[in-house]
Amino acid sequence: MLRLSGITAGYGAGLILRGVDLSLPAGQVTCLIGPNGSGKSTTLKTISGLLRPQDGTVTFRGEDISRLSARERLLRGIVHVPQDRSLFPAMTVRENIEMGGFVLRDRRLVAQRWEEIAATFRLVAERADAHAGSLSGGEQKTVEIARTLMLDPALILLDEPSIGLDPKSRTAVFRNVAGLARSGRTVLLVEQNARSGLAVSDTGVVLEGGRVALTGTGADLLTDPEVGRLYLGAGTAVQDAVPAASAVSGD
Ligand SMILES: Nc1ncnc2c1ncn2[C@@H]1O[C@H](COP(=O)(O)OP(=O)(O)OP(=O)(O)O)[C@@H](O)[C@H]1O
Repeated sequence: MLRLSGITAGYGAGLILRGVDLSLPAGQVTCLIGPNGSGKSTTLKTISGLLRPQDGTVTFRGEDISRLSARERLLRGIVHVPQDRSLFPAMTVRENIEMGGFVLRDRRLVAQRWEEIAATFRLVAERADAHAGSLSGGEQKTVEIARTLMLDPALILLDEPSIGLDPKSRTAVFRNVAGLARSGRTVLLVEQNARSGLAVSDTGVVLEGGRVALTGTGADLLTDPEVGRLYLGAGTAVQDAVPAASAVSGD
């Protein structure tokens, strides 16, 4: 689905990514963990086109997209949900969701996708006319995730979706992540709550110093003593999360 090969990137003279190689299998959730400043968010930016790599290639469905703009990548189905809250607080939930389709020219398609999203996310249907700013942090994150579906994305990049949320909201967010994969999307998740992130992921990737240090199944990384010592100590309890999308069958 997506492959990063030898990605070198940074801000100005400062190099952050130092040759990142990463493959995302279609329809799976991959969780990127690692210390603060290791380049997790920077990796997402090189995929969505917010940052151009100095070297290396980003290949999406067999096409080299390294030189494409963020808008061109959006149109190919790559959607990025940043860490910071990104809803327009004075607009309604429905208006915010519809804004997710701003690159679409077809108003009928926007209306049809709105109906599909409202049918999938009960919160969106129930709070359609509420101002986004009146929702809790967890509810806003759910709306942000729901909004990605306006572009029927193939690849969804989620930057720390559970940060700052209470345990119940975190569980809801991770359930939504699993739901995205069940509906056929590919998800790359960056998570400080590494336990919960890995528990919901098919694959885990550890980024250290701008390079991939370790890759394994989410379950393997959860039980790796070294990963446990370095990254899982202060995480959220596993039972807060839901099982990896591929382990959830038939519902
Ligand atoms: N716009 C920017 N301009 C300059 N430096 C930046 C910018 N964004 C990030 N950095 C720096 O790049 C480094 C990597 O940041 P990045 O956000 O990718 O790390 P991260 O692994 O996501 O860490 P965190 O968990 O703290 O978010 C950090 O040292 C950060 O200060």
